[in-house]
Amino acid sequence: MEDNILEIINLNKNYDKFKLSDINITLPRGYIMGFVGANGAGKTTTIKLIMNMIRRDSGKINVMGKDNIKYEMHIKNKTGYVGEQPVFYDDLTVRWTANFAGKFYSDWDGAAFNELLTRFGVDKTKKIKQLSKGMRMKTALAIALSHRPELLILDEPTSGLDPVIRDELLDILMEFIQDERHGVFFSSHITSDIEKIADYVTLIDNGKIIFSEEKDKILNHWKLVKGDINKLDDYRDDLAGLKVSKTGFSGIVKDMDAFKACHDMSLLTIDKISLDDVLLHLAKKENQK
Ligand SMILES: Nc1ncnc2c1ncn2[C@@H]1O[C@H](COP(=O)(O)OP(=O)(O)OP(=O)(O)O)[C@@H](O)[C@H]1O
Repeated sequence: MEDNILEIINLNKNYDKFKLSDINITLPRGYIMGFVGANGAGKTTTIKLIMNMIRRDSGKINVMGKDNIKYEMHIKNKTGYVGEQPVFYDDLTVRWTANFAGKFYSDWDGAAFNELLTRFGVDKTKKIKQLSKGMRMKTALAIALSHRPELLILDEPTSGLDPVIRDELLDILMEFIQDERHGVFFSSHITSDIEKIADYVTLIDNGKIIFSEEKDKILNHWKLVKGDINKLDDYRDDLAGLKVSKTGFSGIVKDMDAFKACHDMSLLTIDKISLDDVLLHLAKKENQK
């Protein structure tokens, strides 16, 4: 079995006013990747390309080691996908929806679906329109999980949900990943969700990948340094990300040993970094070029 459950290689897609440029992402089996970026950064476009819902201009996407266009049916059978707004028929029941969805998958497990619904507290006799947003998301996730996928691709699965339901969904993803052959790729704006469950974090900004790294490497090795604005020019070139105010600046240092070797540290303070710090500083640095 191939090691990488998802591999995106030099992927490009052009719209009139937006360009997804040279996207490269690798997710090994057994891990969860959080995909972050501002509104309009290109997350949904990337996910739709993986699911072959839109055509790429160039590049390659391998899912479970296979080309996502050539092996589309095989891949869809083994991938649980939940889009930004799960598409359901409002007037039909949860049970009908699941029966309908089940017809598309060779490995559909009706008993597993019923179990998941019970666990999630979703009443399958209810019509879709009678479900809250959280219940709809749970239904979509139950359907996605009930055809025994190896990979879950989720577009903002926790957005707009209350903290309790968000936490439940995150637990389900953690359980899913206990099987080392599985993988999860999910987009999100909620950095605390990513800090909680992701093994890898990929940041996209304006159609380009800014970084794709192990989360622990970022949180344990990258640092936030702060100093006086008058001294910024001494450090600017060696900061991976930057935020300035009238009096001071803060910046990201990826390799502190190398940074210390060529800078006077007595004028700086060094802090631990959070994922929010990383996102804010990297977006700022792009804006200030
Ligand atoms: N079919 C389309 N035709 C033209 N432009 C499009 C099309 N679909 C998306 N875009 C543009 O591509 C850009 C990226 O959109 P995308 O939905 O991928 O962003 P996103 O990162 O998912 O944002 P959000 O967090 O708001 O969901 C946007 O500028 C959007 O307007």
